[in-house]
Order: sequence, then C-alpha cells, then structure tokens
Amino acid sequence: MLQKIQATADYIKGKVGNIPQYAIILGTGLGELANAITDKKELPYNEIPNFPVSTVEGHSGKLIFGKLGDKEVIAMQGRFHFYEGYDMKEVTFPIRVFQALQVKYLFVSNAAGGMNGSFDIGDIMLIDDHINLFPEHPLRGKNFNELGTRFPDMSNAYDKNLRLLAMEIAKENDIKLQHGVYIGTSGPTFETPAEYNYFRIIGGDAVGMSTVPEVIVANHAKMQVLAFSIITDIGIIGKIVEVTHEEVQEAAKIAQPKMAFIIKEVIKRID
Ligand SMILES: Nc1nc2ncn(CCNC(CO)CO)c2c(=O)[nH]1
Repeated sequence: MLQKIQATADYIKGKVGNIPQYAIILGTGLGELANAITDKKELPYNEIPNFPVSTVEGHSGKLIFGKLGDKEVIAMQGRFHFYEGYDMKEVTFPIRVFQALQVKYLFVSNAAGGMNGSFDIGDIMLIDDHINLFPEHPLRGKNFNELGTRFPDMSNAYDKNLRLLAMEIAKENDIKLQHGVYIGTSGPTFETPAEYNYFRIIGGDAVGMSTVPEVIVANHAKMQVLAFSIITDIGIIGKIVEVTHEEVQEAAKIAQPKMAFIIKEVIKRID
C-alpha cells in the first residue's frame, strides 16, 4: 500500500509542482467552491494512478489544484463512498495521498439528513463530532507506523480551534451556522423510520453516508480537520420523510455558497 501511495503522490507532484497544505473534499452538489478556485489545474481521477473512479451523480471525479484567495489548495470534486462498493482503504486512499503530499489541513463537506428539530433545510451544520456506524473501519488491519499510531486519539477529531474560527466567521458575516454530531452510515438506502429514531436517540443531529472514514484517516495522519454538512432534508421522529438523491442535490446547491465562503475565510485566516 505504501508504494501505491508514494507512486500516486509522485505522479501528482510531477503534474502540478508545488503542493498546497490545504485539501478540500467537496460533497454532493457542492461544486460551487471549485468555481472560486483560480489558476486551476485539473487532474481527472481516471488519469491518476491507483485512484478509484467516482460513480455517483453529482460527484464529477477530479482533483483541482489552484488558489482560493491567496492560498494554494487541492480540492476533490467528487468523493468515493463505501456504498459504491469500494473498501475502506479505497475510500480513504486520497487522504493517504494528501498525507504523502504533506497536506496539513483537511476541509470536508457533505450533504446530510437533518435530525435536529431546530434545523431547517439548507442550513449548514458545523460537525462537532461523529458517530461511526460503518460496518468496516479504515484502520482495520496492519498498522504502518510511518502513517500513524495503532490506536489514534479521536478526542479532537474535528479541530476545536478551526471550529471556533468557523463560528467566528459565520457570526461576523451573519451566516446561520448550526452545529452537531454527524452519524456516518454505509448506505445506499436512506434510513428507515426506526433507524432514524435510533440515530436521533443515540445523539445524532445529522446523518450521511460519507465523511467519517476520511476524517478517521486524516486524524491518523495528524491532519487538522474541519467539516460541514449541508442539511438537505429534515426528518422528525415519528414522521415519515421521503428523501431522493435529486432533492439532496438541489438543497445542497442552495446552501453551498455560504459554506464555500466560510471555508475560504477559514483558510485565509489560518497561520
Ligand atoms: N435523510 C437523509 N438525507 C440525506 N441527505 C444526504 N444524505 C447523504 C447521502 N447522500 C447520498 C444520496 O444523496 C449521495 O452520496 C442523506 C442521508 O443519508 N439521509
């Protein structure tokens, strides 16, 4: 695995030269932030050795290098999901490549179902913490000490200082910013009413099918992580809420400019 990671990192370095320390994962319907990147260089996933290929509508499948404001960034336009059939090492392979490229900060976005009654569709939820309900763990198996420790600490998986900065920026710019716990599930089915109630009872504020594996590996790699969910539908305990991928994409599009602004401002103010 280490050879594959290094070969992919070397390929990317050969293609784009200097490597930024900021990486962004753009989730469903969240391509807006990519439009804000200037001096772009794009690498389609299918041209990058060892990279999986995204199969989900709304996940175009390319690495974008460029500037967000005056900071160099790497953006993943399209991510890999466990439900597509990739194993957790494949789902998180891009994070290992970012680690090999010396990326220090990972910004993650996703579309998620709201479970907190105070949320509205289109809200942005700053992720404070997660509950991992995936059936497979990205760190299961042999641990490579050069990648990280066997038993990583997860007490600050969503970096507190970055979260405080994001909240400060949202307040300064009158952007409503919810916050809460993200529940990561395998999908591809949306949750049943009983699962929905279970997720809420165990402390979830939003539910989705991504983010948790990437954040675990990013913490293993000692990256600082900041993550947001765009709330695309709101379930209410006891009320059946029908969800479609099209509605998810539509709702995400509405909220993404605000999320893009916050991430851009956070990157601008770091260091
Ligand atoms: N209720 C609910 N609403 C959601 N909106 C987005 N997602 C994340 C899943 N996203 C999939 C399907 O849109 C595409 O990756 C979910 C979810 O899992 N549950």
